Amino acid sequence: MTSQDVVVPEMGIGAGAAMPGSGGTAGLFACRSAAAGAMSMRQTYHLAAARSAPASCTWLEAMRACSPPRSRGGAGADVDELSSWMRKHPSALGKFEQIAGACKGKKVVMFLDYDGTLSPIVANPDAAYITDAMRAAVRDVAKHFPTAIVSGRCRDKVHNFVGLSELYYAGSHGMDIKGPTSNPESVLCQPASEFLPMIEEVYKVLVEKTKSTPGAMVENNKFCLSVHFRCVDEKRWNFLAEQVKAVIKDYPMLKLTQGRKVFELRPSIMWDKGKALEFLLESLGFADCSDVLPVYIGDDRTDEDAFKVLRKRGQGVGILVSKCPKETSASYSLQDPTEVMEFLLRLVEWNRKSSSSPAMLRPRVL
Ligand SMILES: O=P(O)(O)OC[C@H]1O[C@H](O[C@H]2O[C@H](CO)[C@@H](O)[C@H](O)[C@H]2O)[C@H](O)[C@@H](O)[C@@H]1O
Repeated sequence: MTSQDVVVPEMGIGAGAAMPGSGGTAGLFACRSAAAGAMSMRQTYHLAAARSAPASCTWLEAMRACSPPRSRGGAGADVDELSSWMRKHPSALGKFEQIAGACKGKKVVMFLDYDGTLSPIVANPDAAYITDAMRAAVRDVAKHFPTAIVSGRCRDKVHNFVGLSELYYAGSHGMDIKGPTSNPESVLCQPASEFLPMIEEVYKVLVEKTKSTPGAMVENNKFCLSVHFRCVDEKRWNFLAEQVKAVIKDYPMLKLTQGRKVFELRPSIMWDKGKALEFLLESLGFADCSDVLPVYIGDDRTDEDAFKVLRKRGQGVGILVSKCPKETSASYSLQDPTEVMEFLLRLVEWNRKSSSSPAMLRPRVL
């Protein structure tokens, strides 16, 4: 599996690269404390059932596991688990020189997830703002490398949040792709357009069904829907899950997955963030290019599809944003959006300095 074009930690890919949904043993893991640095053991997080679409008896467990608690004392936390995970998925900041070395002479293409990667997770999805500093960092990155935002959100919404017209945007988990607005001829890909009427219908049904659950919120992401339960009392989670499952039963063309305290309903087509990454590379003229290096940064289970594509291509750098050990196909890790910003700024700075490198090529706008 390892190839010279895949940037892997010195330790190699290792057993931690198991795919979500592949089963595995539940474990109690230590988490990194943002305040105290990479190897501090302050929090614990049960990984039990934090996989893809669970069997009905594990729905509740999966809902509990889908987003780690913010802070929990963990004096007895399993330090070995965290150390072992960190060896397999080391900090992209700690291993920056290694990553920069791999970028040297390559055409870097940057792919960035939005929620939990560029903006911190907050209770209200409509208030998940990006900071001005992060926006400036992304703007800088896009001056050096073609840059795409790949999000579960509706494309227009994530574009409004990020506010940069020079980027590529892949909304609805990659099912709605558009290039920089400066170019009216720019790429456009909407492989699920025939599902629009169905999504609209299901949106209305879900709003009606969930209105009796305080805190539940249905978000229309155009080609997919999100049912948020972050603000729902845990005692009502099972009921909400049953309601969502009852709705989706009538729509076999849709599939149900789970993100961070959110149910995600989307068309059952062979399209995901990984396909979006491949589509964008092809649109940029890098389909069979041996000297392209896609860098993908994301925090959620849907980002795993993109990490897997990088591994399959034997090309690229996958970086998972997480404070806790998680099953992932990413090679490196960063703790939170603050570290993501630091990484982006360092990459820009490195590219400025190595001005003679082909990585300096200006983004090709389609
Ligand atoms: O692919 P992403 O850009 O990561 O989008 C995935 C989902 O992100 C949003 O929900 C998450 O972030 C919210 C704001 O921080 C948070 O309140 C929620 O609990 C998280 O699940 C977005 O609202 C969803 O529609 C996306 O599917």
